[in-house]
Amino acid sequence: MAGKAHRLSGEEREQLLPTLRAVGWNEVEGRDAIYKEFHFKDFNRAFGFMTRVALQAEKLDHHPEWFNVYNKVHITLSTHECAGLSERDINLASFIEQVANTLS
Ligand SMILES: C[C@H](O)[C@H](O)[C@H]1CNC2=NC(N)=NC(=O)C2=N1
Repeated sequence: MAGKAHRLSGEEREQLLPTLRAVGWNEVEGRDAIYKEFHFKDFNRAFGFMTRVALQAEKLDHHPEWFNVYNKVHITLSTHECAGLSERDINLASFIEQVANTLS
């Protein structure tokens, strides 16, 4: 990934977070991260979603923290390198939304 990640400034957050909040991403309490729960029709859909996200995460060298049971996938995004939210998390969240919208 090109360049060092920086934690989003207040101004950047005001600009970037509302779109994600509107589709169900919330800020995690006590940690600079965002979180969303996804529900699919069945495990096949959930795992198909995870596979597509995993391949993109590997490409971006930016990986989600996630939990799956059957048709549920819970995702937390944060950038370890800067110990908080960076533009990488926003980009990955947008990609995740695109994938979820084609599968749910
Ligand atoms: C060495 C490797 O490039 C780094 O550890 C990458 C991998 N995936 C990552 N994923 C996330 N979410 N944050 C990071 O800071 C990060 N860093």
